[in-house]
Formats: sequence, C-alpha cells, structure tokens
Amino acid sequence: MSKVFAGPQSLIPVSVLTGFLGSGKTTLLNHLVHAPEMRRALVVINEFGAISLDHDLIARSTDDLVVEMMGGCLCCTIRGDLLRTLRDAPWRFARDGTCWFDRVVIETTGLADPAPILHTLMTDAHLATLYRLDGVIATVDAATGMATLDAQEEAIKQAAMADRILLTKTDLAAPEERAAIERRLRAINPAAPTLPVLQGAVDPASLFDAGLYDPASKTNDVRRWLQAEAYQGGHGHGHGHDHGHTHPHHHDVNRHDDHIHATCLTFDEPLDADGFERWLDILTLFKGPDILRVKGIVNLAGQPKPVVIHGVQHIFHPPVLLDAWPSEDRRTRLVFITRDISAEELRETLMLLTSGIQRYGLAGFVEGLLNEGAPALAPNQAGA
Ligand SMILES: Nc1nc2c(ncn2[C@@H]2O[C@H](COP(=O)(O)OP(=O)(O)OP(=O)(O)O)[C@@H](O)[C@H]2O)c(=O)[nH]1
Repeated sequence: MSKVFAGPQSLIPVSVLTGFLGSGKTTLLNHLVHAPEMRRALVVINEFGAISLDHDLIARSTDDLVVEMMGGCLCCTIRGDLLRTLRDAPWRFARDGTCWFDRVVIETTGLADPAPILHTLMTDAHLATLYRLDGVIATVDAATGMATLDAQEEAIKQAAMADRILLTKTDLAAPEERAAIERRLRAINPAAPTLPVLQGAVDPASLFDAGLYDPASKTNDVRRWLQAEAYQGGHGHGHGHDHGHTHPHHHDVNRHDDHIHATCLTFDEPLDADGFERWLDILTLFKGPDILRVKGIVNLAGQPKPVVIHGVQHIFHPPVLLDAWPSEDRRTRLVFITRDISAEELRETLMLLTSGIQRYGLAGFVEGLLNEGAPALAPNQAGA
C-alpha cells in the first residue's frame, strides 16, 4: 500500500480490445481508426496464427496511424512481446525527439484471457511511467454470444473484466435473443454499459476515458469509474450492505456464469489499514484466479484521504491516494466480480481480519487463531 501512483495527466491511455473469435473486433477497429480520437494512435494487433493480408488496418498504417503486429498468443508471450513493444514504442515512433502517439489500442486474439495483458500494464514499473490503463472493451456477438458464453470460460472472463461491452451483429439476432444476452451480460458485469454496434460503427467517445483518470475534468473521477450504484439494482435492497447480482437457477447447472458473483460491499466505519491490506493479500493468495475484477474506494482508519484500489485476479494496480473524498459519502465501497466467492464470504473474512487485528494486534490475533482457532474470532463476535 505504500506506492502511490501519481501524474496521470501525462500518461498515455491504453485501451484493451478483447472479445471472442469472430465477435467483431477487427470490424470495430477498422471503423474506429477513421475517428479523430485515433489520429495519433498506436494500434497493437495480436493475432493467433497468420495475420490476414487483407486486414484493412495494414493499409491504414500510414503517417497518421501506426499498426504494430505481434504474432503468437498474447497471453502466453505477454512478458516478452507486449512489454517490449510498449517500452520501445515511444522512441521507435518518436518525432522531433518526442513520443508521437497519444493513445494505444491493443487488440487481443479472440482466445486470449485478458488478465495477463492487464497485469503487464498494471505492474511493470517502466510501463507505469509511460502509460495508464484506460479501459477494457469487450465485443460480444449478439447472435452467437449465448452459445459462446455457455462453452467458453474465457468469454465470460472477457465480459467480466470489461469496462464497456459492445454487442455486435445485432442485425443477426432476434429481439428476444438480444434481450436475453443483454440480461446475461448485465448479470455478469452490471457496471459495464452494453452498447449495440452494427458493422463496427461506434462512437469513440463511448469507448474511451473509461479509467479512473478523466481527461475532461483532469481529475480522478471515482464515481464514474466505480459505478457502485449499478450493483444495487439487484437483490438485497435496503437492509444489509451487500448489493449484487446472483444468477437465477438454470436447468443447465454447469453454466460458467452461474458461478459468477457481481457484488458491491459497503462499510460505514473506517477499516483497519493493516487488516485490510492483509485481507487483500490473503484473498489474492488463495483465491486470486477467482477474483475477476475488484475496484474500490476505501476509508482507512487514521487516513483522512480515500484510497482507490483496482485489481484483476491476484494483481493489484498500485493504490491511488486521492486528495479528497469525491463526495460527502465517506463509506468504503468495494465492487467485486468473482467466481464462486459470495458477498458473505468476502464481508465475513474482511471483518474477521480487520476487527481481529484492530482488537488484538496482528501478533495477538494470530496467536488467538493458533490457540483457539477461528471460531473464537467468528465474524459476529468480532464486531461485524
Ligand atoms: N451481419 C453482421 N456481420 C458483422 C458485424 N460485425 C462484424 N461482422 C462480421 O463478422 C465477421 C467477424 O468479424 P471480425 O471483425 O473479423 O471479428 P474478430 O473479432 O476480429 O475476429 P477474430 O480476429 O477471428 O477474433 C466478419 O465477417 C464481419 O464482417 C455486424 O454488425 N453485422
């Protein structure tokens, strides 16, 4: 928690375009590259296997737009190729001694799990001085998306990790088919707007600036980014503090997204900083693969400023210490999209650690656990 990320205004925004095979990523990019927002963009394309020679974008690789091709599977060669490409790009594409491009879009292969790409962007110290993750855009085919989500767990991950979901090929889907997939996507990822797209035609303004930093206001815009209210339309209104979407029971019980929980946890009282940090460590250590996305604004005891956290699986972006609370609302709000981890489990384990460490100190808490076992510090006894 000690590293604090600073200076987002000078960093180049990176958008990650993901989506299953044939779901319309290239069609979208071919449309997008004509937009003024892409005038000085670096587009990094990763295709598994041979790159189609009639890829329109190759023809568009001109003075104005640079298209970098990377072979191989991005999620397997991530530590090498993408890192090198992004590290070298500012000087490779420099003009008059300065970095020429002002935006990066990475198109991933349809088979890719987007997590390693996000991890690279979030953790490499050198990249962190050049780039900021602007957002994840996922294309989902309105006609075949249901079957893809049923069969391919990667497709669920892509939707769960997205900041924007683009529902493509809406011309090929019957209205009820489209409504069903929209419902399903909202349940997987309630905060990501689902935007219909025909033949790639999309307004770039609806795709970009999805990150914490808002170039329009030149500040970190937590409310727009966190979208905590989106999780509150589901179940559990009014009473507890956990709001989220659970999935209605389906006959095909093995559907991957029956395991997905989208939840917002809210805490009225400041949290013990040590307990919170240790809880995140333990959670990511043991449950990392099942944490698809976490975002949050956290009120830590003794820290007057809010801390913003952002993680994908076991990797967290360095926390951001904001100058001030964005509103009067000083509650901790954590939004989670997880696989097989319920809101209750998240809340109870967090309360156990923060209350236990606050009350007994770390050494006393651990000693208590060793001597008496966890029941002695059960959540309802630990002040939850
Ligand atoms: N009918 C219809 N077809 C579309 C639409 N968008 C894309 N397509 C078609 O869908 C096919 C796949 O689109 P691509 O853009 O190549 O998809 P992709 O996600 O880049 O595919 P991969 O590179 O294989 O992962 C192409 O034949 C497109 O012309 C749409 O809105 N409507």
